Amino acid sequence: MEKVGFLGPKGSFTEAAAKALVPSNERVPFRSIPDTMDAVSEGKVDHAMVPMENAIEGSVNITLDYFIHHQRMNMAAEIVAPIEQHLLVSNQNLTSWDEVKKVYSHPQAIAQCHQFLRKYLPEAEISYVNSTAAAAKYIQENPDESAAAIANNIAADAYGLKIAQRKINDYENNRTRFLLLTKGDKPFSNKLISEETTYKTSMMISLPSDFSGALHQVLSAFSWRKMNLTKIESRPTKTGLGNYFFIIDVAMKRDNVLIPSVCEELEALGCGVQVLGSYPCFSWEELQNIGEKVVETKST
Ligand SMILES: O=C(O)C(=O)C[C@]1(C(=O)O)C=C[C@@H](O)C=C1
Repeated sequence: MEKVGFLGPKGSFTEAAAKALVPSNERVPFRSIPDTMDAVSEGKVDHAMVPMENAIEGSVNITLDYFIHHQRMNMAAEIVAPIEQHLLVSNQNLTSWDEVKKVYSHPQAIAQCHQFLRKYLPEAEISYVNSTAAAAKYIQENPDESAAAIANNIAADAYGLKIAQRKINDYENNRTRFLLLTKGDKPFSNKLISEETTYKTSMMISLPSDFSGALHQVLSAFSWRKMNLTKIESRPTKTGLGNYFFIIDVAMKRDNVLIPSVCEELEALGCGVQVLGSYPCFSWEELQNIGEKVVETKST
């Protein structure tokens, strides 16, 4: 059985994403996102499921930076999942949830609920932990502490906690984009892929030097080919202030014409270009539907 690593412990959003995309894989928890990625290169697991980007908070920088600077792998598949954050407490704190002195969660989750915290728990101390599930586990282990966790309903069930307040994320359509990373170029192939499956190709581009119109030239190489970009992100190269590279996601599968020719044009401009991966993209909702269809077909 193949193994997929995720940011644990059990009950994290990343585990839910792994379960939806590769349900037949054995799920192995790790303490951090870098540990999860290292586990792939060390051969402890076959894949790593990692969060890449959130609708409210933007990129998950630790994932992107660790991927670029320390652990390059194949981007094998994407899943976009809805994220509902709840305020979880032990039984003891249920009626007095608005008086808790401390709120534990992952920095991304805290950031998604800033307005809620400012409004209802302005005095509470924020304590950042490794994951939302780690926060829920902590509350289970310390039920008498005047504290709450921000985590999902799976964690509430897993750690026997009460949902004091539901859907506390500040904006409605909260979603996180997760990537399944693998070693080597083996394409993601399973029965989820159909004619309608859309693909993305992620590229890393560095500019030759800081001259006027450099980024404009890069973008026009994509634009005149009518290549649709779904994301452009700049991250520091970590070599000095003002030095950046760009991650560009193109809404297409790696082909033999457009992708090679855009790379050639960019290289001719003096840019560094690397294709990081080309992968099928799924939404949580479509995977649930496919799951149901598979069950239906089996039972008839
Ligand atoms: O803490 C978790 O449960 C995670 O899986 C991590 C993570 C993230 O880093 O973005 C995943 C999804 C949510 O956006 C919040 C937290």
